[in-house]
Amino acid sequence: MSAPVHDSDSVRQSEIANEQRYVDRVYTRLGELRRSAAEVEKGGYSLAKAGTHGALVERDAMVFHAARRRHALDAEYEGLVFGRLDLAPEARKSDEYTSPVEPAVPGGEARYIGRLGLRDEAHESLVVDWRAPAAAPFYRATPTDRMGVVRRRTLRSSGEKVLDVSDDLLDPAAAPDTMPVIGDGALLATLTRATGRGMRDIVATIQREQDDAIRSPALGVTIVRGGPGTGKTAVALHRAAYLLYADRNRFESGGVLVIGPSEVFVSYVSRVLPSLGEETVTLRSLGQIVERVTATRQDPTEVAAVKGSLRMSKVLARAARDAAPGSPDRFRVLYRGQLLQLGRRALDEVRHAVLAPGPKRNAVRAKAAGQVLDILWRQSVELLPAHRQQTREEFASEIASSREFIQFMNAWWPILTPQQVLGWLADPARLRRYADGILSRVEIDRLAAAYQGAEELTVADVALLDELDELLGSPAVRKRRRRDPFEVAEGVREVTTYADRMAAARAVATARPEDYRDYAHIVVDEAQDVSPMQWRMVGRRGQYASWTIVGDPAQAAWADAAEAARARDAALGSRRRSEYTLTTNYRNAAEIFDLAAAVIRNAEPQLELPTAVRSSGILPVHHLVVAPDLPAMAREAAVEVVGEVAGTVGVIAPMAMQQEVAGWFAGVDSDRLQVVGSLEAKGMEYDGVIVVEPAAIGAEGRSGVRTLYVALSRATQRLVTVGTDNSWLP
Ligand SMILES: Nc1ncnc2c1ncn2[C@@H]1O[C@H](COP(=O)(O)OP(=O)(O)OP(=O)(O)O)[C@@H](O)[C@H]1O
Repeated sequence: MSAPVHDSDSVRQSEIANEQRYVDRVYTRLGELRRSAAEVEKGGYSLAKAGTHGALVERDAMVFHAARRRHALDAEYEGLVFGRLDLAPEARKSDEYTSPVEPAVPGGEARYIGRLGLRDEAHESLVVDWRAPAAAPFYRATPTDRMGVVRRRTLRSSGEKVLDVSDDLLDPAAAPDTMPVIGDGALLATLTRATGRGMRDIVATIQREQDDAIRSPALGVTIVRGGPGTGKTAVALHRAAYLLYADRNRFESGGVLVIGPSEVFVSYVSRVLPSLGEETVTLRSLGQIVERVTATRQDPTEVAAVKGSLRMSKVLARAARDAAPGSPDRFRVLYRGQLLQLGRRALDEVRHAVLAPGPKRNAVRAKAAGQVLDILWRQSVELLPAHRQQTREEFASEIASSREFIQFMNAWWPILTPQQVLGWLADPARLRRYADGILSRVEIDRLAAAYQGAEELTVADVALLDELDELLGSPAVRKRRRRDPFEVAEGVREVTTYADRMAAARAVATARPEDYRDYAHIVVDEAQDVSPMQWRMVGRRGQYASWTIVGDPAQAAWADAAEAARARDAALGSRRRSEYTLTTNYRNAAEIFDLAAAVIRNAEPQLELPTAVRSSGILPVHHLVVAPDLPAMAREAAVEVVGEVAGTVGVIAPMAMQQEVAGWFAGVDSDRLQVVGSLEAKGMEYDGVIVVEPAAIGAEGRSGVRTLYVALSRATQRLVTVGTDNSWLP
């Protein structure tokens, strides 16, 4: 027995109208709740008139919570309600989630799912937050494990207007004859929509294997693997939102840090969490993890491989113990007519002795000074008759305050910044000393050359700065007073405008001390590309954290997988691991993924690759040209693709040609076009992609073929390659 499917246009329109009525009711309620939050804030003000300290504290708490609630209600909820479950009578929960709408299944329940939970005046559930357990069947129910769901409906809206509905009938036997079933699933419809500048949330169409990973318990380490386009990034971001919902106290106060590979990527995904109503998550690229440093430039792969290697921690440890450039090679002082002095050997011995146990160099400056003074004092005792000698303390206080000694200490043991010490690596003689026996000759030359020509920091340098910060210790800084969010002027505690209230509510939720390191949860996306040195940097921010690690080893630009795994394991410690694998590629048309898959299979036949769900009937196009024709052909191809697709178009160039290729497109007028280097293409998605010189990308370092695999798997609809060499074609 199966329920009839009433998929005629009039039935569809009448179902859309029904849902619109419900959605209108939800927005009306949202308006009421906003107004009442505003009244609570006003109520907070009147408490101030009571004037007592207790009343003021209570007022602040009240204003804060009301402002925050209002902020949540005010987020721009595109498609606030996106799902409806029609449940069989036996699945009906106690009264907790009774919704006020007539069930489509007699005796059952209609349950609406949305971006936030709302109740009506009678406290009945109008909308269930997508993260609540009661919403789980929306994502998890299948025809074989229905979880009481008879029909699952997805609503597509624009603002407050319902545009369409799309149903999955999971239990035809339980569906009454009168139950309309519209369309054939929302997923495919969603996947064919144009790609915009920013990534979309997938909250309305999360698939079951993704939901498993999103709702995985917050303990230990959740590892999510999957090939290109399987939704790993989407899962990582929705998981951050889920954790905040599941344990807001813990994760909002401790903080959730989401790390992505590049700035381009971070800006691409930055809208997803706000669209889910979460604004307190800290989103950073690997070049922005260290406070007050932002690096976006990538090193050539061979240089990045050296900078990222664990061996650099030994090289830097040696650097951090070395004498500063221009450091004096002796200290002499005339004391009571006697010359007291330390030569270079003695000074080096003191430096080694003080630094050998491994303290932070900047923190033991006083200790080093003390040891120098000890030696000088002993000399004074030997050289002077007893009646002219002083005690150690008297001697030290006299010499230590002398101008010569202060000048000597400033030159011999200056407070060093990580940037200064990193700069020492540009001196080949120093670098050879630090790297002797650790790096190869070729690596040393490569590194020295990279630092000699360097004008700005690269992404890989940031992890080295963090390592040096650990070795040097930061000089003591005066702690900035944490600003009271309700203080609008010195000593005046008031919340004046709406904007102030919002800013204050957000500030309270997100304020962290500078160089905050105690995150409650860290999400690492594109984890396969985190170098060993970067794992050390990231690990320092999450000593007490639980983790979500998302990646695809087959896309790794990192050549030494074993070294990266060691560093990762050291960062994660013995925390319990739970692993999830995603198997469906939602991004690429099958014709595009087939090519990418053939390329990687040639190199690594044992890999398990995902299956692409959608076919477009359009095969990738390859242009083989002679070098002088490359720019014109690439431009022509890009202009054509811009005309063919509605969304964004990416031009992916070999890292070494990135600037040059960007120049070719200087005159092309389209805000839908973006030129990126092969490594920047990580995690990105475009409707159309032009890969320039694929053979050169495939030859980028030892992992070039994996980088090419990434480049070939960025397009949803059109893939064109333009190159002077087609030997890469499978
Ligand atoms: N359940 C879903 N419903 C709708 N769209 C989805 C779903 N899962 C993934 N997508 C879409 O598929 C595309 C790929 O997702 P995402 O970028 O998260 O994949 P990824 O695994 O991180 O890819 P890569 O490893 O190639 O960077 C995105 O456009 C995403 O919105």
